[in-house]
Amino acid sequence: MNQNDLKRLVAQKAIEYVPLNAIIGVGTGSTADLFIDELALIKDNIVGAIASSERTKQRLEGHGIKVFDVNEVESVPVYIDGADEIDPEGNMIKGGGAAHTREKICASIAEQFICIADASKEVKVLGKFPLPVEVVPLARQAVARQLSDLGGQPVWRKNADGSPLITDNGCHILDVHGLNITEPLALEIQLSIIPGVLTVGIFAQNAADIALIATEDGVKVTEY
Ligand SMILES: O=C[C@H](O)[C@H](O)[C@H](O)COP(=O)(O)O
Repeated sequence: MNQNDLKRLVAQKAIEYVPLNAIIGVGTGSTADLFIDELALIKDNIVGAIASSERTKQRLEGHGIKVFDVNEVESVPVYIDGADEIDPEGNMIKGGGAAHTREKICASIAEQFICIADASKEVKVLGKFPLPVEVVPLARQAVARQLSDLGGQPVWRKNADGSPLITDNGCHILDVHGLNITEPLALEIQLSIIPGVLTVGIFAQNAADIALIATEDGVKVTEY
């Protein structure tokens, strides 16, 4: 199986975790896209969804799935999303698709975070994947200096044409290389209070409750 087959396998498995007649939270990325396509097949079983990005909103609506504004929803039973890295405790790095701010908001109102990923995303220690940090544009350099002082190498994320990537929230992304994240929650808190940081891509406070990991031998289920 190639990586895309594995992503599809885990997207199909995730359907088992979708409760009847509920509004569910839906993540962003290539794995989440495949999950949305599977969700479309059972869309009459749910009331609708909250979306973690404009991309996800468009894909859900394209399938005729009702999308609710997060302000209209007090909580959701499940939030189902991919990850860039996941460690043995269910802590994750997210934001490779620049969507981690809205993803963290959706996760924060979810009773359960269900992470769907292929086995390439499993790591012992987070940090090989550069940590995405969404910043207010005005504060980009000030935040970058603080990240460098902490031992990271921040790189301003650009589009293919060299223009700055602008997130759904009108902000910029710094991808921080060279971090060895042995204490994810402590670092998430430390970085989150830097003035100008909108959201750090460490998901420790909102870690996964369940991970569905696609392997050549099937989907491995881990509950944390
Ligand atoms: O901002 C994007 C998200 O955090 C994604 O969930 C993450 O990048 C994983 O995406 P993919 O399923 O495409 O590997």
